[in-house]
Amino acid sequence: MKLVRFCRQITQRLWLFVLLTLGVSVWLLGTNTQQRRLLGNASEDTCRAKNHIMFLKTHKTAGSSILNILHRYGDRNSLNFALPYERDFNYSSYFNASWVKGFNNASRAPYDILCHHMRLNISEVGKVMPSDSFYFTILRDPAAMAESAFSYYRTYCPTFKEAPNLKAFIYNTSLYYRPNNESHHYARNLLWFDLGMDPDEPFTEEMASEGVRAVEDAFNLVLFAEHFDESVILLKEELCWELDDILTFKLNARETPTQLEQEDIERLRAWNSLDWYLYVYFNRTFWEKVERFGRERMDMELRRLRERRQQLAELCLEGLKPLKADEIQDEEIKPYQPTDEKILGWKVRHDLRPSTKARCVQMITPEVQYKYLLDDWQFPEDARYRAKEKELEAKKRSKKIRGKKPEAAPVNKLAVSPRNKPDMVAENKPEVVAGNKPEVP
Ligand SMILES: Nc1ncnc2c1ncn2[C@@H]1O[C@H](COP(=O)(O)OS(=O)(=O)O)[C@@H](OP(=O)(O)O)[C@H]1O
Repeated sequence: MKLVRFCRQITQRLWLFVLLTLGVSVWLLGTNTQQRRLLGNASEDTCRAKNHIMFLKTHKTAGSSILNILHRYGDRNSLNFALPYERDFNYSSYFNASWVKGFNNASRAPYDILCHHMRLNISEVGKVMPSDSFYFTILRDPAAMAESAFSYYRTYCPTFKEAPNLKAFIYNTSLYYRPNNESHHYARNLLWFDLGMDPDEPFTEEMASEGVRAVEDAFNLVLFAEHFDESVILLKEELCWELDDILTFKLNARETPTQLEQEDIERLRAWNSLDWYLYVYFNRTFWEKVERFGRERMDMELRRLRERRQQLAELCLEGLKPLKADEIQDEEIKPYQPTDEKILGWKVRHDLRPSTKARCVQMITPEVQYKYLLDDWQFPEDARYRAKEKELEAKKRSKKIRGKKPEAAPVNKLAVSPRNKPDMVAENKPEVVAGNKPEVP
């Protein structure tokens, strides 16, 4: 009997010990996860966010939406952008390191992000960016690109200008295209050109696959405009970023794209055969990457991304559809308008709290305006100079309309202070500490 009682006591104590151990482990695990969550990396146990990034912004490929992601991320994390003096790096000349603002300043901080339009010259890029940088770019079906480029660059590109319309160009490309014409690169193998290669070289399988190898060597990841959501999910995975980092609304879309017929598509792909070769190759490797990522996981991530985008759209935007250019008067958020095309844009709701508004305005600020804001913060001297110039221009304008009552500050305007970053950046800092979770009412 004594032995039985003794055994029972031992078993009870053992159970108590096991339960206690389990309880403590669960509590410790919970605390740990919570702490990691507060630091914003609950799901990223094994990776560190990458902050050295080179994005080759190809033309008419959804690059402006990607740029918005990079601008916001760099802005929120106070990263140093390698900026051009103007809007781009003297495109369409080959990129040169000395065209980056501050490059020759020996005491400058290292650059973190290089992302504005350039024609790639990989060795010059290597002089600017840290050796551990992540390189990526984006492609689009050359037929869709050509349709977009035709209307967007019509005024600047004689090849397009001379053609009475897109159909005429498609059915008689060699009549209008002259390789030595100014801006001819917009009209043929534009991807190939942006990637630093010769768009007029006659197509051979060997040469095309050499080009593919060069791109593969240079870039860690190649995205696709047609698969934008899958692309940014792969990007998030590679960069070890958070969902909100890669969320964006569609930027720089045209009001009236032309619907292409199948025959037009085939012809444009054949005309841009080098780009099409690139597209087909990297499209295959892209889906292989998706397979490795996991289809189910991708579907789950897509759902999360779309839900969150919808949530942010409802929170931020005045209307869930992009607005026509004429509906946006505020120059700070109006997308650049080429001569022959209208570009859609967005407005934020006017009933938002300041910190929410700041965050929302970030998401709709077009590339050009955001680039100049970043420039102002990194180079306050230039900002003061630009502010004076603006003031002078405004004075000139006001002379013409003297007597008119000044308008109230537009709700979408970003206030730029010459010494500090604008409010929208300062207001976002606590959100970064809390793991980049924007406030949702
Ligand atoms: N998220 C997303 N998904 C799919 N497509 C998108 C996205 N964002 C922008 N776009 C389309 O990309 C075209 C503009 O490309 P870019 O911004 O690279 O143009 S530019 O070279 O900077 O002018 C432009 O195409 P077109 O409207 O055919 O011209 C945009 O509609």
